[in-house]
Amino acid sequence: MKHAAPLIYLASQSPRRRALLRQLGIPHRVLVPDVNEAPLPRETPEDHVRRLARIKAEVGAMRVLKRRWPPLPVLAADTVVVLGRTLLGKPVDAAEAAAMLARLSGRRHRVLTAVALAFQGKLQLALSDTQVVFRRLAASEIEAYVASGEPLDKAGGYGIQGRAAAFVRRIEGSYSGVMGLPLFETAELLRKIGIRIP
Ligand SMILES: Cc1cn([C@H]2C[C@H](O)[C@@H](COP(=O)(O)OP(=O)(O)OP(=O)(O)O)O2)c(=O)[nH]c1=O
Repeated sequence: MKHAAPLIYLASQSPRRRALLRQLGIPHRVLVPDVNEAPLPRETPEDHVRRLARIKAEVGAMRVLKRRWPPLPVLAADTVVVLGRTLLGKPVDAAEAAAMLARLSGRRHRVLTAVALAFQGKLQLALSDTQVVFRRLAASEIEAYVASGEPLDKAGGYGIQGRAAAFVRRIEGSYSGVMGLPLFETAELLRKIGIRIP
């Protein structure tokens, strides 16, 4: 059906999350939450993504309530790249993107994505944890990739769904989780509140 009534809200500005939710065929409406994404001191990467996914879903649910929109469930997510003990979020500029890619070159990192679903005053959370191995990248490759503009709005400065696919030797875990919305975990959360993949 082309204009099916929305079943949920997706609280996200990320075009990747919208595309991934479309892949599941769940009709949805988008809300854009405005949330401060700075890590707290001594917060683990797992706690960090869980906290942000939760806040995005809760801020979305508050908005729905305030505006008296139909009270549908609100889905949100947060993604970070973890290299050793360092969290890599979205680079602020091209120089930071290049520095991130130089650190990822020839190494293994993790991509953590937490998904949160707020409905009827309750919140459910799931965590996706994926290992990604990059081949070694030449400085000229990093430069060309950064010049493509692709790294700028993405955690760790790369998009596995884009040209950076050519850097990825191996992944173990969830491809959709690396892209920003782990679809297995998302479907499980939705199923628990009675929404099934059509
Ligand atoms: C590692 C990786 C991240 N990303 C993206 C997904 C997310 O959009 C972004 C991580 O930033 P987030 O802060 O998780 O999300 P966002 O600010 O883009 O969107 P919102 O908070 O409104 O939902 O990185 C990819 O698209 N591909 C990848 O391979």
